[in-house]
Amino acid sequence: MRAEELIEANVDRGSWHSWDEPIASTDPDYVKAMVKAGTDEAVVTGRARIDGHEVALIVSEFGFLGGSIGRAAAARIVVAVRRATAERLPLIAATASGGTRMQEGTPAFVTMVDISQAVVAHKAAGLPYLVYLRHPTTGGVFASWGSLGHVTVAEPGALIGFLGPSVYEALHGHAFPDGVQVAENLVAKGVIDAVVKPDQLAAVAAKALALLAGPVTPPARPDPWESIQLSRHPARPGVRELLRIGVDDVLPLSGTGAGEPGNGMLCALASFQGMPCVVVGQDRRGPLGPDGLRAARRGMSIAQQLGRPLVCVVDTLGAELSPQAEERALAGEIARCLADLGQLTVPSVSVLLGQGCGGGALALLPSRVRVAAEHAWLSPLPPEGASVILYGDTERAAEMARRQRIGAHELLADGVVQEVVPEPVPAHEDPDGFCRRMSAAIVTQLVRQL
Ligand SMILES: CC(C)(COP(=O)(O)OP(=O)(O)OC[C@H]1O[C@@H](n2cnc3c(N)ncnc32)[C@H](O)[C@@H]1OP(=O)(O)O)[C@@H](O)C(=O)NCCC(=O)NCCSC(=O)CC(=O)O
Repeated sequence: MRAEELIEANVDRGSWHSWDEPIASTDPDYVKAMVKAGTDEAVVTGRARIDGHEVALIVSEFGFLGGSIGRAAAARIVVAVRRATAERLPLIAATASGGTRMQEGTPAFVTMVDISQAVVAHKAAGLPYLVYLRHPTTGGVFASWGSLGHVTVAEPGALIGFLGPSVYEALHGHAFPDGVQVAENLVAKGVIDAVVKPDQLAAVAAKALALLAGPVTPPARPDPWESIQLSRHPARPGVRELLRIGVDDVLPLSGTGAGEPGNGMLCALASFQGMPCVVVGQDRRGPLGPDGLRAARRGMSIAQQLGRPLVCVVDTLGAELSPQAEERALAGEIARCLADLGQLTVPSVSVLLGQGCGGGALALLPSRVRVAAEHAWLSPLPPEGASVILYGDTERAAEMARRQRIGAHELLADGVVQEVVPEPVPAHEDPDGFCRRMSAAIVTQLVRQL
């Protein structure tokens, strides 16, 4: 591919602007080379856009005396590099060369130093330098501006090497081994980063530029009110899904073992990535009654007696508010959960999976370590309730959600949880990925306590 074709195939349409001052040589060899190559030197330079990124480009033209670097070519490269630096443009070099131009000898050879220094200054200014080594790239080009990239990729199958193989053979009397000076081998050996087809260069360059030169901004934090809506999505995975997707083995237990169903609480023996644990988890699909909390205390007791790590899953829109719940000691059970959990000596982790509302949620919080899903929240009352208490109606629920520091990132900042498990998409859109990430976080936190 000629320089012009490579540029054409990769820059945004109509965005190429040459920076080259014309070179007028009367030397017959050069005139012949110009006619043959269709360029006036072995490199062309200029500015363009690649997938919207403004860049400077230096592209070798192998058709011109084998892309070799004489003084004029070197001067053109140095001017382009310095201009890219001055204009704060990322620089992309696409090489293809036999190295130093033999016709010009040492005065051309020493220009490697100037080119290298210009590139080094460009990089020192905090600007990216990407290199595309095309077939063939050898000698002083490979050993200077061809090897200084932050990221260096090469054309598939390209001959990339220091001394050209025919030169080596002529000088040493035997052939240089096959398969060494080949792009793919150099990738495998860690000399260059990847092999990229010429028509894929723009895509790879754009990706590299976005990662190397894009703004460094922290990921956006979710609005707590938005998290509340997401945590209430009917398809959001709960403890049932965690026990289905996030564990390798599970043996469910039923209720308190003393004649109560354990409403709103699932208890199970489960293995997380080979680690046997006791799980007590609020099932947000049912009301959380005092017997549910007693069932959780049964799980805590098993964990403590047998030295099993304990996983407590918080996901409730609040404990049951009913005469029966009052009469069966709901408040006392919350207090006893807090007391029991706080006294365990086995490794324990509380997982805020979604909704974390009121005393029912608090009952399973005091594990040694707490992690929260990104859209989980913890608050004394639903934000609608907080709005009613302060303003007499539910109108200001969103404002209360934001003010009360209930979201996962606020909980992390305030030391209530020690880890936030990201939700790149809301959990209900990727329940499998969500449960696996949560399971991995659980294991990591428990292992740290062993
Ligand atoms: C790059 C190559 C593998 C490409 O081989 P190909 O078979 O594809 O092409 P080819 O040999 O016919 O070359 C194409 C044309 O480019 C010319 N050509 C190639 N390299 C040249 C150079 N360095 N100076 C001037 N002209 C050069 C060839 O003479 C030929 O001209 P025409 O078409 O007129 O016949 C080979 O040309 C080669 O081995 N070149 C030398 C590589 C090398 O060892 N460089 C070190 C130089 S010293 C240096 O750079 C400094 C340092 O090492 O530090």
